[in-house]
Amino acid sequence: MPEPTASQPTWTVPVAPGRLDATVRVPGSKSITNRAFVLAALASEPTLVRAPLDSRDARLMLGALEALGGGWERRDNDVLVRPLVHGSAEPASVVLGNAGTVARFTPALAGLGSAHVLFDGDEAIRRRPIAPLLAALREAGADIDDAGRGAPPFTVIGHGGLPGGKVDLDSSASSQFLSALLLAGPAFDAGVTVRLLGGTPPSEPHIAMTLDMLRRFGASPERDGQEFHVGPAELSCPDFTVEPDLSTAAPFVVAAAAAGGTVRIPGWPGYSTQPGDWLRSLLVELGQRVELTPDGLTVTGSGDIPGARLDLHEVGELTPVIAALLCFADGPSVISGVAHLRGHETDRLAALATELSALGAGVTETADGLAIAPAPLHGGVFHTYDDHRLVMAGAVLGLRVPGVAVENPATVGKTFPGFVDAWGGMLS
Ligand SMILES: O=C(O)C1=C[C@@H](OP(=O)(O)O)[C@@H](O)[C@H](O)C1
Ligand SMILES: C=C(OP(=O)(O)O)C(=O)O
Repeated sequence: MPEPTASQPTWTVPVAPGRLDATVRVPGSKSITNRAFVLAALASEPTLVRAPLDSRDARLMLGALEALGGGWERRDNDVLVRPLVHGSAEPASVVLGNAGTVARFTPALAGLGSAHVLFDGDEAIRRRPIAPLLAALREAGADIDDAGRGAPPFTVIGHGGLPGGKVDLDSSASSQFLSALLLAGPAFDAGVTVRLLGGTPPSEPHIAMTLDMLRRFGASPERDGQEFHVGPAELSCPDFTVEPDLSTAAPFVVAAAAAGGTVRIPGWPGYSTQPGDWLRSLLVELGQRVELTPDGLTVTGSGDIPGARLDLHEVGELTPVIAALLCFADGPSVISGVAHLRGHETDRLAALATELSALGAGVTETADGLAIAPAPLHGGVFHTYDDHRLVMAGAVLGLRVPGVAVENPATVGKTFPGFVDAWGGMLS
């Protein structure tokens, strides 16, 4: 894990003024938005993507599609996405930032074209796992020059299409490898049949999200145990609406538990494949009151948090916020099943153990997670390592701890540029 970045602007998080009573509107789901953009680019006709997320990762995806021969235009709060046009042989570049979904989901699209496309981004994206996906894409017929790095920067040389067919894949480091192959599968000549090797992929809900969205765009994905198949298909979904991002809602609903009081999230869907939907059962397990109605989700917290033993293998992206909450628990906790978080925006296990402990908590890394021993907390700088969910974790800590200075709050722009304002609004 990189050393905490040099001193950058900080945001001193406001302490909760008392029990909360707030309604918070969160932006569209990053994962659903970027899947909708990719599927729309592969579709046979334009797609109006309603209420998509507008953030760094979403804009990076739109930029990637533009570089690959796609087009889009904003229409109020919606985005009209046009199908990729593969004719150009002009070299192109895709800017990855630190967006896992852009880095994993777009190289296959370059294989459908006829250009040399260079993929590169932030230093951090060069350290994140992608080699197993590149190997599977090569097995599907992609021509990829990575100079043996197994990481960005790499170039995909398009030859006007990809055969697809049977591929073996180890997706244990990231579910996005599997999602990437399945999302592009309908555009492969023979579709794709993926046989999973290695450990069970993390983030099962995101795989379900991929399958669900493929169906909504007209494909017919099949799963038989650890084997997945998507046949060639013409995709179409002229009108698609994105749900609010339930993982972005995590710090806000957790705030009701941490500070006591009530937080409402309008538009929380009655059914969702998003991992954030699991927060409802978690908060009930932690003794909070949770109500889901057609208007959305309402969480009413007591302010008391029990220690817990949680396997977060399926919902890893929630770990930073949940770890911060458990620092307020009245007993020790263990989070397990999340070794793969060492390949997220940063090494989240090392970052959380370092930063939570620096503010007084007893947090240590385990082989696959964290052991959390609550202790008296104090203020100080909470480094965020260019990771949006560490900004959110620091905000949760600040609810009860005066003087928590979250470093580089702007990094939350990956998924919620308005987060700091929304947080202040929740506390006002
Ligand atoms: O497919 C997706 O949209 C995502 C899948 C998950 O990745 P990992 O399986 O690498 O954790 C998740 O953590 C990430 O925030 C988004
Ligand atoms: C891991 C995450 O993002 P990504 O992999 O899409 O960069 C996240 O949002 O927590």
